[in-house]
Amino acid sequence: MESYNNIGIKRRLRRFFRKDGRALIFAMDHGFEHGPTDFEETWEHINPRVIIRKVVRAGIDGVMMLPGIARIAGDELIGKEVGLMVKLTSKTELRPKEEWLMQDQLGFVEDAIKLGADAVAATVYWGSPYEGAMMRQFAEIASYAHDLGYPVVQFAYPRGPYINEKYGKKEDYRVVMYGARAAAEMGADMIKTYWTGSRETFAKVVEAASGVPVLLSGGAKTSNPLDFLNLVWEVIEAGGSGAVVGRNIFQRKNPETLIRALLRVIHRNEGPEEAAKAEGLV
Ligand SMILES: O=P(O)(O)OC[C@H]1O[C@](O)(COP(=O)(O)O)[C@@H](O)[C@@H]1O
Repeated sequence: MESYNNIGIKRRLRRFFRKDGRALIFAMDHGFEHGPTDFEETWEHINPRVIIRKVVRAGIDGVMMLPGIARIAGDELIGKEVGLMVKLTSKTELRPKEEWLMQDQLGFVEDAIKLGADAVAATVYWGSPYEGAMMRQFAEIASYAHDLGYPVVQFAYPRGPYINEKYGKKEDYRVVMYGARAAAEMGADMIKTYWTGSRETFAKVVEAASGVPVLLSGGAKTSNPLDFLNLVWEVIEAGGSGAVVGRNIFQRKNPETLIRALLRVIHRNEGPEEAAKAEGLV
């Protein structure tokens, strides 16, 4: 027989992933991680209720936020089939730049549970001089959450001086693959990481994660929404399990059409152009 906590982890993961094993998750930790200026062009979305209502209406599979926003607006998810992921680490861009390579813990697994979370998340900057501290933080969060039947998501983001020196950029597939593998080796149940620039290389990242679902970290808003649909389509074709998307959603005034098109690409295997046409994006 399986242990109680394994069943809990599986049930909760299914609140994000549909039967096809894929998910589109909305990320909204930017007010903390980048600062409120990220919302300046679509300022109405600084109010979490406004943007959460939009993404839920469009059919998003999950939402990721920090504990305080879950407290302010998490009730928007009550009665909806939308997974809630509470992220427990972050950093502000107000701290000295040398310390941007560290994420600190800002909440606890218990807080996430009280908020009704279906999963908890934490970042590890692989290759950072603070890598060890973030590994320890992740291990503590994961061990406790797993004991209680909660899945743990790792934002496996390689970045640091040696990476730049040896590989030139953090998106080099060997580096991204290394981070994804390290996340899998740490017991992550879901991995969020960067695009490596091609389907072939991203497929290697997925393989290195050995069955732990790998989701794209959205990145900066593309001026043409079709470019973003194309990117997510490449991720799916590479065997990726979906995407965790922030700016490409909340920095658009009417993100619902793009979300619906993304859901077509992710869950219905539609090509980007077909999906865009169906939703009136082009
Ligand atoms: O789709 P986006 O806007 O990149 O958001 C995805 C995630 O990446 C982050 O923006 C962090 O990424 P960066 O540090 O590369 O900006 C998070 O704040 C967010 O959860």
